[in-house]
Amino acid sequence: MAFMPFITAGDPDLDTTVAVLKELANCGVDLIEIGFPYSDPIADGPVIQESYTRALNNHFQVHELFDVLKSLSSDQTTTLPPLVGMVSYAIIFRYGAEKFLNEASAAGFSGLIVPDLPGDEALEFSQKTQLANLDLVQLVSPLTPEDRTKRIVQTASGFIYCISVAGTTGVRDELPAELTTHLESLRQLTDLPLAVGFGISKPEHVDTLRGKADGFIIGSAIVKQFAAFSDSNQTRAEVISSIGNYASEMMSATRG
Ligand SMILES: O=P(O)(O)OC[C@@H](O)[C@@H](O)c1c[nH]c2ccccc12
Repeated sequence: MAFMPFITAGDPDLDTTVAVLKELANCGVDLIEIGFPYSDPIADGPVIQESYTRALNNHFQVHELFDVLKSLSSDQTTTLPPLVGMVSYAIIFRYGAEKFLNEASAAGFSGLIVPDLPGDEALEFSQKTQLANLDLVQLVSPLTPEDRTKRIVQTASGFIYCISVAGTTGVRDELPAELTTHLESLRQLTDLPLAVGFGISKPEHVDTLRGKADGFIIGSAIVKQFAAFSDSNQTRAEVISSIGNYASEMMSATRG
């Protein structure tokens, strides 16, 4: 099963983002989701919202992220796993869609997740992402009706992001029992790999997904650690090594 950690770009600054990307790459994670901080987040719980605020307070700029990623991919000492951007359509639109897609691709992104992509724009947008050599990962929640799911999977590529529970991001004790049936019904509709996100933080969660999902995403359980660094409770090096330890633990969980 693939482990896909999520971090927020520029939380609390881009130097930290680069250091964390290197740490996660060294742990051998399968993919990294990079969130673009946004002032009006969609579906983000408090932990992710606060991380967006930290990044925005430090004047996060999209083009600066692209620049640091470009230099990181030409740095011979680190091989990054595939990067997927989690980015609001409003950011893409403001930047200029084609410019954004071309620069994201040149910066090393292999795909994008656009949680607020309007349904009627999805087809045209998926053609643009294809031209820029980017996958368009689509989100499906337990509340998405089947006819909509069928339309969504048609414009999806890379993998399907299966939201485990309706609501917002954030650590939860247990994954819902209905998740299994949800995954089984999605399997009937698509051949794309299924990755589950929302609420996952523990090896036991990964055990419940084994044999049912192809991957899982962890956001809040990682992102909350950046708060300790910003509150000066821990140094940057301490936070990065504790994220590394956590990521290694979750990597072992993928192997059962
Ligand atoms: O934080 P969690 O519960 O581990 O869930 C992952 C999630 O944070 C990440 O994938 C994400 C961040 N922002 C989003 C917006 C929509 C969908 C998903 C996301």
